[in-house]
Amino acid sequence: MSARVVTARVLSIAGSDPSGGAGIQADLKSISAVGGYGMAAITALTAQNTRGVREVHVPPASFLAAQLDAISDDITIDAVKLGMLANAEVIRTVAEWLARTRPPIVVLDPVMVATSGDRLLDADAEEAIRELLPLADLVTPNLGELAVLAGTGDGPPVVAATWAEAIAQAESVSARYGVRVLAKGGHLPGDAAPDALVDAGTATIVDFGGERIATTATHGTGCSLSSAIATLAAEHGDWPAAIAEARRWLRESLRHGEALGVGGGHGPINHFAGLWERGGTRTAPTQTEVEAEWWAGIAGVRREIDELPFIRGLADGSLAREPFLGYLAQDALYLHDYARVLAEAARLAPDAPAQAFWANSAHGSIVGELELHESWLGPAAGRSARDGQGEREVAEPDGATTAYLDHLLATAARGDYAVLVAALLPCFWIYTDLGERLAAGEFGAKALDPGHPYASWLATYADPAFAIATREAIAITTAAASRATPAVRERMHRAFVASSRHELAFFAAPLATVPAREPAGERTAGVTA
Ligand SMILES: Nc1ncnc2c1ncn2[C@@H]1O[C@H](COP(=O)(O)OP(=O)(O)OP(=O)(O)O)[C@@H](O)[C@H]1O
Ligand SMILES: Cc1ncc(CO)c(N)n1
Repeated sequence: MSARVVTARVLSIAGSDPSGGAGIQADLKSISAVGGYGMAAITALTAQNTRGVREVHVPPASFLAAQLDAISDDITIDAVKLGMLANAEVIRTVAEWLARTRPPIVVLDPVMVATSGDRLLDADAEEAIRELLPLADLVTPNLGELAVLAGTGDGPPVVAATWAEAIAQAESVSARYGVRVLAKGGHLPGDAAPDALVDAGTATIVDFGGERIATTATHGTGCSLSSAIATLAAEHGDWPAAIAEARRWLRESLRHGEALGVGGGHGPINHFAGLWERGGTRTAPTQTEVEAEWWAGIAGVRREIDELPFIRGLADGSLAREPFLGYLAQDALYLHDYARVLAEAARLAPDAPAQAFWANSAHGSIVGELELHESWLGPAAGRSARDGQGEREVAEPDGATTAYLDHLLATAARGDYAVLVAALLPCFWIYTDLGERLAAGEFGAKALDPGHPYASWLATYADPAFAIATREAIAITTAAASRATPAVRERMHRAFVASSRHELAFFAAPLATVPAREPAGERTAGVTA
């Protein structure tokens, strides 16, 4: 088998089933469902539904030849699946094209009769199909088709009554035509639905067992299976592996067929059931879209922060020293645990760059905590925060700090990396945004005055290095959100909004008239001016 490809370009040469369950419609769905790029050259049009075939129209074979040449003149074909070929002239046209273009993989589903029992191949063309066998790598007959191929032409075909008889017929077809045969047991009586890959060339038989699935939705199973095998063979480069994977997918799709509620006869399988269940059916937002939506989603919270007397007082320098230092004491307590939550994000990070980013941020947070103690909160408080030996009482976390940290610690404990980074993001993003707008004079010119009482504090949040870290945190989080399932993305968003609200409460706490937990005087205990 030839080189493996990532997305196999697979051509189905088959008939159309307007009801969508068999023929090229099933082929295109199957190829797509297992990860290939599907193409289809139509041999015949049928007027059929789940109950039966009403009419067949076969366009001139020359037009099929034109379709095939149009494709092969332009496109590299990794695999071909042959389905309904209608008549001997169509078979000859396809055989001539195959002999000329030599696609690397050819899977022949020798369609003769529909699930409903209607003929899809002229009786006199059954012999012509034999000409195609040596041009195929794999032929996938059901029991009736296997009997025709195993027959010698004298006397009617004898359909295998047991699985052992089917295998014997497959061996004789494989030996006679030099082709691998996948004998299919879909039409066997009983509880089993086995298939077997028979290769007389290597004298091997690979059995694929399986319980029969109780369902009426079996229209197009043969079309679907052969298309999936052609696609997966191009990707795997291995027949047994391709067949095993195709059957797993087919059986999953069979289980979900009836739920589609298509038609009153033998309904189709649900080709995408597994895909929809595992991946959802909605498009994923891009990182840019996530960023814009999440930022717009907290516009109200950000506006409230902007309006807080604490922020206004901070900007124009009118904020009293006591609530400012109270705020810093809470911030130091916050950074202490925030560093641990950042370290947890580093532990859970899926790759080295993200791991390094969060570990670095954890380090930055510890440094920030120590700096607060050393520059604003005084050496005594700093010492006591580190070793518990200080002469003064260290501040206790107030209600807002406790609530915010509880949210972050609980999110970290749940262990979902994507949700955790979403919870961590507002601390970066809201601060950077505020710092930049303060430094730009959006809250008044006083914030730019070197004589501002809290100038050095304001400078830390306008630091370009902090802005770069924030960009990175946004990039990591929005990439995770864009990749996540809708349910996880929703959880991420909730965690992000919750943290943003905690940011608001945290900024509001220092000037709150009714403190969340302790009297105002005690909130700043241990803080030295
Ligand atoms: N009820 C079932 N449960 C499990 N597997 C099934 C069932 N019916 C068919 N299959 C599987 O579906 C595939 C197609 O088998 P089948 O023998 O029905 O081919 P077919 O007659 O060519 O199909 P089609 O219905 O398209 O004409 C095989 O892998 C077979 O094992
Ligand atoms: C077009 C077409 N091809 C194949 C089958 C076999 O199921 C069918 N019913 N219709």
